[in-house]
Amino acid sequence: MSENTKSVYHSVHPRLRIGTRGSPLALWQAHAVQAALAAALGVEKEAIAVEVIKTSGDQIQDRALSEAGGKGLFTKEIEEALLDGRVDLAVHSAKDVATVLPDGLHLAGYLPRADVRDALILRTGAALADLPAGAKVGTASLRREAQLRRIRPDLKVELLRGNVHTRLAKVRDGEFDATLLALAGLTRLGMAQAASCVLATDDFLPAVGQGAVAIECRIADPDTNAAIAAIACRDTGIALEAERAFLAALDGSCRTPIAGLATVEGESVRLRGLVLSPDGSDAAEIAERAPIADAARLGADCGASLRTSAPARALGL
Ligand SMILES: NCc1[nH]cc(CCC(=O)O)c1CC(=O)O
Repeated sequence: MSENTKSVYHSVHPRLRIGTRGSPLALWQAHAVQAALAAALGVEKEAIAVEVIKTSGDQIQDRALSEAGGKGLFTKEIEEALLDGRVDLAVHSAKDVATVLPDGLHLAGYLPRADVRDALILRTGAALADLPAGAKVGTASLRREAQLRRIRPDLKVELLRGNVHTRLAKVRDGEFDATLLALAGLTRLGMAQAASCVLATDDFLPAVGQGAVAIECRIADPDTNAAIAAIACRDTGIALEAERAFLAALDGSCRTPIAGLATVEGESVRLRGLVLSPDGSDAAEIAERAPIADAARLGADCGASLRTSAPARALGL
């Protein structure tokens, strides 16, 4: 893009500011959005600021997030900064974004989705089958715990929180025999080689939004919305519309083991959803397809349908 266009951008467009958490994963994602926006707008990266905002979720390390107040913990302070006009866009792991956003904010787009699968990290061995009975697996995710106990009721699952480095260290040092992490997160941190194996989505369904980077902004901010539209991945947006409507219909608080994955295949979108009892002994699954224009309705219908299932009723959904 010419020098002329750049100066036009600077004169008509206020400098965009991205709000993000300060974890290495969050920073990687914010910088990916910064680079994509800079390329699309034809400006230097430095023309788009990255502002680190500390969230309540960053301060809680000793409890499962489901006990501490849920997903909103990682986004609350960043959303306040958006609403106050201190930042113009916020970058999140889509998985960590609550289904209901504060008034005036929306998810305006997503980067192209990375690998959605969960990775298994073993101290020794190469596959889930290599874990002996009674092996201790660490996770803070009710979804991973329930699915793991469903396939391997003989394992011990215990709380393991903290960032990716901490969790890997606890497996390496023998405090846990294994842990599960999103492959996308490991890859973004340059640590995909820590994965002993990757779990197929047929056996182990990811969290709604896993692998996707969501960009949130004020609804009433046409410039920022236009900038995000220029980098947004259409298929990821359609898949996330279906998945988030599914979660919303089940009111996926993080106390409920819920998994869901939508994929766009040509002009249709396919959604698979799963609700489990916490110990994995009971589960209800659904798989449906709809035209891409009906992605949100597909999600809502699948969620409503699973709501009547036994595990959902047991969880009071
Ligand atoms: N809940 C934390 C979180 N949020 C997003 C990711 C990974 C990246 C992604 O799924 O996009 C992770 C870590 C993990 O679950 O392993």
